[in-house]
Amino acid sequence: MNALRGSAVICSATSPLPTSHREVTEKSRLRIFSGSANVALAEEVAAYLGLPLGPMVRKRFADGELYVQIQESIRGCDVYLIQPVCRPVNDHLMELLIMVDACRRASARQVTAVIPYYGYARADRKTAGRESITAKLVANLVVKSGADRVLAMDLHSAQIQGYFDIPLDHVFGAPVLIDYLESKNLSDIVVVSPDVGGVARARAFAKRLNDAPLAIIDKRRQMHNVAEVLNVIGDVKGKTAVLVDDIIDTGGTLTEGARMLRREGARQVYACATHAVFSPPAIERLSSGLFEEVIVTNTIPMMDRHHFDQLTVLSVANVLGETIWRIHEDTSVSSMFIND
Ligand SMILES: Nc1ncnc2c1ncn2[C@@H]1O[C@H](COP(=O)(O)O)[C@@H](O)[C@H]1O
Ligand SMILES: O=P(O)(O)OC[C@H]1O[C@H](OP(=O)(O)OP(=O)(O)O)[C@H](O)[C@@H]1O
Ligand SMILES: [Mg+2]
Ligand SMILES: [Mg+2]
Repeated sequence: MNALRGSAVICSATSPLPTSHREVTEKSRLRIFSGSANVALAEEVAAYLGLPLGPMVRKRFADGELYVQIQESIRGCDVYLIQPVCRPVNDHLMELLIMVDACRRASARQVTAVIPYYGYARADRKTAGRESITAKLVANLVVKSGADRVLAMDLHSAQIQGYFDIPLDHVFGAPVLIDYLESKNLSDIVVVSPDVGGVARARAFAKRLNDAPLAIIDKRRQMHNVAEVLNVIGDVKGKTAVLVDDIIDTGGTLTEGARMLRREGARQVYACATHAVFSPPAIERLSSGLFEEVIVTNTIPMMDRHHFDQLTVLSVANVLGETIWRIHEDTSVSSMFIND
């Protein structure tokens, strides 16, 4: 494992495929293409599989519309399109839909939308009258564009899987985060869910982290993007608290949570999350000294200005690469996460 602190990249949960597998891969017409959202991650995934990224032209017309052309024959191929729906969210979503449509029309045998970060996931239900369930709308768009399957990582809520009437494989960043935490040999850990939606995730995390105890924060939102922490359920006094979340957006949930954990006597606070959205003022909040370390993955590309001393970025490329291989080979994906 080689994770860099205060910098980008990385660590692996599984080892590269043996050469014999790579040879089979080439024969069986597995193709990987990247959208523009996270080319570095797609390159790592392709390297894990021992394949180059497929050639593709993507440009913008004078009027702002997008143009995509796959630049090799993919007739009869199993095509994987890697595109997290991160900022600029609408552009990246549209680009994904256009890529899927292009592959479908180029007679690919199977098109899989690999969506490491699923944008609009937090609009997963109506929380007030006359709202859209945009996470469902996005699923409709992906299906309608012609995707045969979806590979997603750490969806904000489990029900999003059911928004797709095509097969969806749901994988997790937790093994990568846990491998890294274990290498630190932390003692007296309590795993903390920062809100009610994170409880199942944190419980699974705690189980894999030597059956660590669990605490839960009671978070409310009176307004969009404003997190208010009311209470901690569970004992955190004198312990190393590990907050586990899916998304860090403005950082309000984790910083308010960490403040409460400190007030309740936690000795130190670590934060772990899969998706580093990092909207302002996340960086100021996360680097303010509340956290011993903030550990995220590279589902979303990290901008240089987003680095700070306590930040560690781990790679999920091997998890995605291994999952793609298993989907392609029709072998079990769930067995990769058997302890969750
Ligand atoms: N992208 C979003 N950023 C911030 N808040 C969002 C986003 N999409 C939907 N929301 C709102 O978040 C809450 C979710 O309710 P919870 O009970 O906290 O899960 C809701 O008000 C959405 O409109
Ligand atoms: O960094 P922030 O701007 O605070 O946003 C990130 C938080 O928002 C989401 O939770 P949500 O409010 O949807 O609650 P839930 O997990 O209970 O659904 C997400 O799961 C994070 O906890
Ligand atoms: Mg939510
Ligand atoms: Mg949450």
